[in-house]
Amino acid sequence: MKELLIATKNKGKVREFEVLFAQFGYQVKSLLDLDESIDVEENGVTFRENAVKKAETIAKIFNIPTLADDSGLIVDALDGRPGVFSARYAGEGKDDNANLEKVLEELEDVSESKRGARFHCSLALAIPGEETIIVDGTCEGIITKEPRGEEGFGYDPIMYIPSLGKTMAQLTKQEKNKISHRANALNKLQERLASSV
Ligand SMILES: O=c1nc[nH]c2c1ncn2[C@H]1C[C@H](O)[C@@H](COP(=O)(O)OP(=O)(O)OP(=O)(O)O)O1
Ligand SMILES: [Mg+2]
Repeated sequence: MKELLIATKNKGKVREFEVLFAQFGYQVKSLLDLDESIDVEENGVTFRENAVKKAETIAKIFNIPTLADDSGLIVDALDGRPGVFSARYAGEGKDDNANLEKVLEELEDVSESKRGARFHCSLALAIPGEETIIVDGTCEGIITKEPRGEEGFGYDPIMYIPSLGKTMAQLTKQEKNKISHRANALNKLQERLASSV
């Protein structure tokens, strides 16, 4: 089976990429398998900048094709926050629950019609000696009043998908992978790779 390195230490992302890449015959490896001590500072002002930095830094270290994902939640009523700061919104601990509680608190007085939000995912594929490929994907939803569901990770329990009548955390991995920002970005990457051969 072909292998692809994903420049991430996020278990939730790894679980989703495992399923997404299985359909293309790839087994994914992550920094959790190779070297957990590697830390790339995410100091970019855009998702794209951070994704490129993670992919190119890790591709250089291991000299193999490397995919990186930089993603986050963009809330309309919060002027786009938490955005690129999503992972550390409630502090350096990267605590998913504290992060989503902070968003709920900030939206306490915001009515349902103004609770629109989207997940954004930028993917960067760095292949040693080649130009890095960058794509984006989004997924629209509405921020709930309280968390619902146990699946997924991050802000999934507060992201309600109107067309499915469920939060992202109430979807199975397979259901989430049909509509997610990550899946949409990966579809674009596949199109880009298909059109370049
Ligand atoms: O599908 C998702 N469902 C819910 N929440 C999500 C999703 N996708 C990203 N998110 C949130 C989690 C984290 O708060 C931030 C990503 O931050 P981001 O820096 O890209 O990832 P990370 O630091 O957890 O792992 P790493 O940089 O090693 O890939 O957005
Ligand atoms: Mg990160």
